[in-house]
Amino acid sequence: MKIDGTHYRSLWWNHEQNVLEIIDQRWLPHDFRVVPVATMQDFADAIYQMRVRGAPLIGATAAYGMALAMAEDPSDANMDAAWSFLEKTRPTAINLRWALDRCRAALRPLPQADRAAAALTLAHDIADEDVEINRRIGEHGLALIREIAACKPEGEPVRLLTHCNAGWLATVDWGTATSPMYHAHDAGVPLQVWVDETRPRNQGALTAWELGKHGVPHTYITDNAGGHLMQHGLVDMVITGTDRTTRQGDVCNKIGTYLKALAARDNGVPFYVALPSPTIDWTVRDGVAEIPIEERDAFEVTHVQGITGTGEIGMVQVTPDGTSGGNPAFDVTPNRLVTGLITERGVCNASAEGLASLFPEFSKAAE
Ligand SMILES: CSC[C@H]1O[C@H](OP(=O)(O)O)[C@H](O)[C@@H]1O
Repeated sequence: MKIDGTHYRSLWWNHEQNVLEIIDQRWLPHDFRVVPVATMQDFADAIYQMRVRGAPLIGATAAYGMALAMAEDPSDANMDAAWSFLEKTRPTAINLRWALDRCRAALRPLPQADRAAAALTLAHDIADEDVEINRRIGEHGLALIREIAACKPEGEPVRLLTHCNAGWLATVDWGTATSPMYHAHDAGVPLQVWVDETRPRNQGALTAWELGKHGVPHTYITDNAGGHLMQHGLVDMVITGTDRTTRQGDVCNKIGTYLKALAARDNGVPFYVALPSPTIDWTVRDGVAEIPIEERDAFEVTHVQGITGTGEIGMVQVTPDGTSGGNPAFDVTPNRLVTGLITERGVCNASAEGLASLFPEFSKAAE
């Protein structure tokens, strides 16, 4: 999307330097830093340290990591080593394994001499496909937003609430949950977006930064304010992203999503999830029982990052010395709390039947 009039993706291939470049999201929204990802350790660090983050972007990054591995050593052994090295960086977003599996399946049958070029081409394809998938999610989500707008007085904004950052920064472009917002804004549909801060890493600040750069009206709120806003009729729709959705429509997303879904159900607010098909894990049904939830460093909870009084980006400790922290990074919203799934092929119910109706080829293959 655009930053001060200039179009960016969240990652791109520098053809002169022959290296992947990323926006290092650890320093946003206060500092915009572009860095190369030149070694396998750089790729692992970029994913684990959340220099790149968001399920689709993690997958695209991993594909470029496999391309580097094939350029260094195209052997089967190195392919498997790269798969394992990158796959272990973060356990929850299925896109990481999806991308690595897709790369390995495509590269294994090839002569070793052809693998490096093929791997880089596949990484480019995965990145480009993500952009198109998210653009289509935006179109289908726009239709839902227009339905709400049609029931409002002329000019009154549609009030959306979103959790975490499922924006263009979490994908290669457009975002998933934000794509319908950008499409609606660009189509002239008035919006007001409630942006959850999303403790502990405050990815809501990334969403606020994105929406601000695009001119979408938004308000940054605490994670605990959403239920109150819904009780007072100030939210027309909740729309979030997902890191892994099961074949029956259970949605794993940033910690706190489940609580928003409970509040939405209690207040009759539609709760939609923007779901690109690579984020569907056809091998699991019960998300609560089967999806591994990443436990991140307690430091992320006991400390918070921001701009200090001297204008530097710094961390401050918010807890007493010696207080331990718990940091489960995701939770699972059971399908019964999800109004619908907005995919690149259309909107469906959060159910096995709903997903099978849009993706019969994948559903059948997983049986
Ligand atoms: C479009 S997927 C975005 C998804 O990923 C985020 O997790 P993280 O920032 O830890 O990578 C969050 O769950 C978002 O909804």
